[in-house]
Amino acid sequence: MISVAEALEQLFALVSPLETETVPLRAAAGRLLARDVAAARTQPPFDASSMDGYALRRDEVEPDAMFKVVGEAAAGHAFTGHAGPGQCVRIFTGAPVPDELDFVVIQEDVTRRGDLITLNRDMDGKDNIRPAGGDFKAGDVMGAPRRLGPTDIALLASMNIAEVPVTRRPVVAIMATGDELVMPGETPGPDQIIASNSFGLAALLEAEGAEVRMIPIARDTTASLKTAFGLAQDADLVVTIGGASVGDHDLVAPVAAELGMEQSFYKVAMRPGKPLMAGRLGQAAMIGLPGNPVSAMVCGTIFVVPVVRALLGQRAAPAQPKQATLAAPLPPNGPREHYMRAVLSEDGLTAFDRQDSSLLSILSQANSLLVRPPHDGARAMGEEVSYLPL
Ligand SMILES: Nc1nc2c(c(=O)[nH]1)N[C@H]1C(S)=C(S)[C@@H](COP(=O)(O)OP(=O)(O)OC[C@H]3O[C@@H](n4cnc5c(N)ncnc54)[C@H](O)[C@@H]3O)O[C@H]1N2
Ligand code: MOO
Repeated sequence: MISVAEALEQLFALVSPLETETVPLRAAAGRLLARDVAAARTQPPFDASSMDGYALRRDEVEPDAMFKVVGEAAAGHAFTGHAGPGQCVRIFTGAPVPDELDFVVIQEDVTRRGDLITLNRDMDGKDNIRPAGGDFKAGDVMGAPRRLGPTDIALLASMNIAEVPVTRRPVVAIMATGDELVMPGETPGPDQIIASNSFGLAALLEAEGAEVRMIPIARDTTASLKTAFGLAQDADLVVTIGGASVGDHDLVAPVAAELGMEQSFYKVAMRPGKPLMAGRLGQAAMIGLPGNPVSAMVCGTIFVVPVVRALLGQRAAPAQPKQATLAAPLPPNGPREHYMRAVLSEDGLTAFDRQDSSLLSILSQANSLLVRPPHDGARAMGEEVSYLPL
């Protein structure tokens, strides 16, 4: 059995970042920026008024000063005339400030009669001008790799980047295995259960930017498993669920081996998730997850998510644990790294008493995985421990 850290290292060795494709800006949200992109323009492209008011000369600003209004500048409509001494231009938010003027007084601070304005006595000294390039300049760079969120999309739009270079989405084939499984919505036989893992994993990986392909449930026969592997053939990553243990019907490893899988490892010193396997299957990386629902989701979080990130060109790195204090004591840990379902509240971290790897209801109530090193001693309330937010 290898450690979680060794298993992750071996997994990262199986994958490298996928190629770059160009997508329209509207399709770029959630994607991984693959190359640095440079702003195609300067923003704002001109000195712009940040307020509705009057543009004039700063050196003419004094209490009770009067100015004649000689024209107007609105957003999208620059003032093209000439404003001399003692003159001002009616200006609106977003309009270019005329070249010869350098101050905008807000309209609340003036009294207007006809074409004449008089400055009030207690106006503040702010010029209310956004300088050209104050946001960004042409050539300024958004650095890759970067997961593009809504705010990045707004910035790219503002930079006039209509097409965005992103890493191709990794195609992940998810293959549930087992004679006992039926799909949600179907009527299970008396000895059957509903396939849940593939749905949880698909949601987990799609949230990371993967394109998930659900392979029909493979039965516990060599022929059915071969058919399912065939359907998964052109994926970047094949994730099998179940059939990974040592029982007579656990056929995933032997069938994968028959299909040429070069195994990197089998079994990791962790709980849940011990019978994890990984290797290379043709062009694809393969991860064989244990079938127990919590094991599958925990291994999905600890191993599959970082692999998907590595395929997307993000830094190949394990999830970074955080620290919190215990709100309840813990018994000593065994020889495997233990990922315990826990709740983090303002009192600290509390692990659930029941940690069996079949209990999805407890996983769903948990908001954290409390991470315990192998052979960790008993822990008292108030001690610091590591956890991963869920
Ligand atoms: N003699 C031993 N038995 C077992 C060992 C062992 O070391 N020696 N390890 C146990 C551990 S730990 C785990 S984890 C499981 C892993 O078993 P498999 O990967 O072979 O998984 P299955 O036997 O196919 O299923 C286990 C359990 O999970 C249910 N399951 C499977 N797939 C799904 C799915 N897609 N959705 C929902 N539930 C699923 C399945 O019905 C079983 O109840 O082995 C232990 N045994
Ligand atoms: O890997 Mo098993 O997950 O400990 O139940």
